[in-house]
Amino acid sequence: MNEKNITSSQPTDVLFALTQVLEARKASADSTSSYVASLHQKGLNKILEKVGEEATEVILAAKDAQSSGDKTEVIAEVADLLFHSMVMLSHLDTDITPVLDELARRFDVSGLVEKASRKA
Ligand SMILES: N=c1c2ncn([C@@H]3O[C@H](COP(=O)(O)OP(=O)(O)OP(=O)(O)O)[C@@H](O)[C@H]3O)c2ncn1[C@@H]1O[C@H](COP(=O)(O)O)[C@@H](O)[C@H]1O
Repeated sequence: MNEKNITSSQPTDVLFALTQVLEARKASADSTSSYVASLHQKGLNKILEKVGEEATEVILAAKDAQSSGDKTEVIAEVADLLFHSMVMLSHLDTDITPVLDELARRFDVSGLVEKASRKA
């Protein structure tokens, strides 16, 4: 792969499929059978509470992974964080596509160079 040619940001298959499911669930009123619909019904504050909880769980699981060498839990927690972040984006009427666009825009620009350009 030519790293310099990364310009498009189509979500991977699973992110694309999940984005579509999340969009469909937002329109669904059935919060008894859908966890995502229940989050939308509870509102942004509940979704943000979950994002915060999952971020904390990622930190704890990463520390455990470092000491035990077992990365199973940290992988599951990062998936939970990404999932709840995607629900948050959906609640705000957007999705992960512009996030991937932003990563593509930043691709191959050193973080240190970018930081220096902000100070100029
Ligand atoms: N990827 C996920 C996914 N990842 C995590 N979760 C749920 O997120 C919740 C995380 O909860 P916690 O670990 O905090 O545990 P909890 O104690 O149950 O949570 P709370 O009671 O505090 O809300 C669990 O209920 C998980 O099942 C997910 N729920 C749904 N999806 C996807 O979303 C789709 C739609 O889901 P539904 O809307 O439920 O049909 C599914 O088909 C999946 O593809």
